[in-house]
Amino acid sequence: MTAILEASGLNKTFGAVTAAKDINIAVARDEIVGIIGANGAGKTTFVNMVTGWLTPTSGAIRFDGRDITGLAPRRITRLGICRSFQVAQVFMTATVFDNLMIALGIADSHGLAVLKPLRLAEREARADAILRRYRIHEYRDQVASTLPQGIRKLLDIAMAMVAEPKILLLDEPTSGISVEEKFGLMDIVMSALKEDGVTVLFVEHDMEIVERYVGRVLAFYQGEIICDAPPAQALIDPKVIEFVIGDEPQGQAMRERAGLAPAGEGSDA
Ligand SMILES: Nc1ncnc2c1ncn2[C@@H]1O[C@H](COP(=O)(O)OP(=O)(O)OP(=O)(O)O)[C@@H](O)[C@H]1O
Repeated sequence: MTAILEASGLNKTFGAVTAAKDINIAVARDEIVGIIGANGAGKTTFVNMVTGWLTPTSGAIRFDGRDITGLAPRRITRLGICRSFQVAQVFMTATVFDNLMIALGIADSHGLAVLKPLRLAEREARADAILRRYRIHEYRDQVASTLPQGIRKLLDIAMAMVAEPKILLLDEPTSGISVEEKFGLMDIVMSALKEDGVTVLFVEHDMEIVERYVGRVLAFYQGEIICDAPPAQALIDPKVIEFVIGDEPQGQAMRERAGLAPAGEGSDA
């Protein structure tokens, strides 16, 4: 496997708290990886170290064969690792189209993956193409603050993609999205990212999303990876069920399926 992202012996401590403990992983190009774990398990710490927001206490991170440990976030973004946050980072008073134009302008001025500065007409054409790819073109002239949550999320991810990253890290892409909308949104996002050949790592608490969209699960517990396996295997792993899924909304169903609880034992509330 040619790894696009490798972490070796990664540790992070905050005083007495160990937020990452001896993390060793290699992610291949085009992989879709789901990062799961209860609150405080170390998911964000891991994402923050990969994106340069935190410097590991020890260990190394390699991206595309190059050591990126401790580089500044902007530098890492320029190399090709972008992220999108749980709360959409869009300009609320600007239209959808203008948000994309701003993101393209920033990418150009920072010399991100786009090789030469785009002329205005080219930039506009590119913004329209991205809006079509993420199926939000019909909202083109709508102000971001008036958008439904799911559309705002799509806009946010589309904006993260203007820099043409090789790796995209997403933080709970369906958080705050209705149950009816979540699969529709993920279908759009995942097919667009697949077309672009992007490697995706995303933090997710919704096990239905994990099961449906990821090829590999990294389960965190107390800063350690306790399971690294495809979802069919990871989601019936007793340790994952005990330390990760138990408290999640679909916990009871998952326990029953793994034979760890009798059917209809009760709700998870
Ligand atoms: N800046 C910090 N200073 C001190 N402790 C921190 C800091 N950031 C994280 N921690 C601690 O590190 C541990 C891991 O936190 P982290 O935010 O990575 O977990 P998480 O899995 O992302 O949780 P959540 O799902 O709630 O976002 C927790 O015990 C947390 O309190």
